[in-house]
Amino acid sequence: MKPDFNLTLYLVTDSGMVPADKTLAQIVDEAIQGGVTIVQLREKTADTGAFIALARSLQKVTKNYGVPLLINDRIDVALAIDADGVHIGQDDMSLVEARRILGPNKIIGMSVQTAAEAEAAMCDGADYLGIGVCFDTETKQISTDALRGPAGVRQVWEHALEVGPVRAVTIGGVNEYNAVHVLDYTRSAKGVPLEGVAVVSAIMAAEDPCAAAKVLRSQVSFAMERSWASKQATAYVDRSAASVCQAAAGVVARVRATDGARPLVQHMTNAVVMNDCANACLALGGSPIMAPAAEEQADLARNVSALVVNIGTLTSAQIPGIRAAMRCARLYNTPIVLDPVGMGISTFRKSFVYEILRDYGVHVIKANAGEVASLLGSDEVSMQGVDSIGAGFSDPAAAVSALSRRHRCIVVMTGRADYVSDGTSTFAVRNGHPMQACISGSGCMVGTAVATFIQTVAHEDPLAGALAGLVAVNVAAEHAAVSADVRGPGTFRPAFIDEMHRLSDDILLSEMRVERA
Ligand SMILES: Cc1ncc(COP(=O)(O)OP(=O)(O)O)c(N)n1
Ligand SMILES: Cc1nc(C(=O)O)sc1CCOP(=O)(O)O
Repeated sequence: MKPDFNLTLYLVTDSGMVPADKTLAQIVDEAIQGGVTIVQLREKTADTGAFIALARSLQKVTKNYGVPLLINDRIDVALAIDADGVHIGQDDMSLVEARRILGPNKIIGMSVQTAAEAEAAMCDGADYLGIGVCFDTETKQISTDALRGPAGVRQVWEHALEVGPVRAVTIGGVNEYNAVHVLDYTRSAKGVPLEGVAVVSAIMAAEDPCAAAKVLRSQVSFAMERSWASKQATAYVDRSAASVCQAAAGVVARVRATDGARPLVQHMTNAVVMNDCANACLALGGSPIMAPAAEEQADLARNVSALVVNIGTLTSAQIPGIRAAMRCARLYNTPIVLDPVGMGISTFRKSFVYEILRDYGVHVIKANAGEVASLLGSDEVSMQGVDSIGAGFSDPAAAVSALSRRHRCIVVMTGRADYVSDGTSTFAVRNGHPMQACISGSGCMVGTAVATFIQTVAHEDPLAGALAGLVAVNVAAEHAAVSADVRGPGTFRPAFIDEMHRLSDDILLSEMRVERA
């Protein structure tokens, strides 16, 4: 009988990464203790005799734990040690031939990069697919054409699911920082996840392979059971406006009732709005921090409740800091709110936004219509500088919903009416005041507010968290605009902060104007 196998955390070995004071078998032993569920021995230069000897030494370990051992490419080595199976690539012996030699009781996995390759491997009887190359990797020479990113992996996976029952992992540059993003992002439209991730260097090159495997295993479990994408896939209920408003008010009550434990909101933001965002965050009940240096992100990340990435005054010098902050946020599953300010105005901004969405993903995109158009690759909305101009989308609800589904995140689109979507439920929000458009940074303050409120519910009900932030700012603006001391934009700005400070969940609940879109 073919052995049972579990693809949750798949270790592909590389003896070139073994330090002088250890053996490959010791590393595999530690990695299995940390949570590795299946092992592949991959030796690119070993002679046949040495390969077989190494395979035997690993087999002693894997058998001890009941973990399957597969051999990369070499059917002869697999036969020699009676391994549990093989993993073969597109340029290796054909799957049909390998099956004929190994028989029905051995596991055969196959590497695929395209939907057609996946379909062919399934028709030829592959037991699982290794879909790659997800991200660039230093472990193996990869041509840039082969890089798929999570979006490309999802396409291959969705096609495979349409063909029939299939099991798969993804491989290439996957590590503890991006595993949750990769598994969330690659879920099919119906929410079906890959079964796990395959890694080489994330474990083989780690100082402590057991600890590295533990973190990775816990990240995979998070993506399977606790991330919002996992909950949306298993228990999604289409929402009424009343229920989402109630939930948003509850979020505000929770943050405002904190007994000193204010959410720490890390801002990688622009120079124009930094002070306003810090004050808005404080007024709403958060605790702002603006720490841009790459060097301090690892120290900070453990205590950060939410991260805002705002590219309003992006420079090359800021990029390492933003990348470090996003990487660390991902390790702690801290929600990330992206404000892609003016991304359509230059290739520099656009490329950076596409890159961070590919490499880290975000929990919320907060954008104006021009930025949403740019993200969707649509020319329906024009920009003047960082502002959206013209009438906007003919169907704004469809636009935000499409963007949300593409990036598996909440989308908040600001404008004359605002829209919030989780890809299934979309709401139009009619709160706010024209005076908001007369001061700089009012959109950026929405990003701050979303981050301040979302942290309590980021993995349970991010739609409510995002709505809470949006409406809090808009209702505060309505109050400020009619306040007796306000004579124009200059006096509106401080009144706006005052009103954010005075907000309560009751006020919000009674004044929210939210409807299904
Ligand atoms: C799980 C998994 N997926 C893909 C590969 C790559 O295999 P292949 O295409 O045969 O390339 P090499 O590993 O031989 O360089 C893999 N090994 N494991
Ligand atoms: C062996 C291998 N195969 C790949 C494929 O996509 O087919 S990527 C890869 C190397 C993966 O190494 P790391 O986890 O260190 O990035």
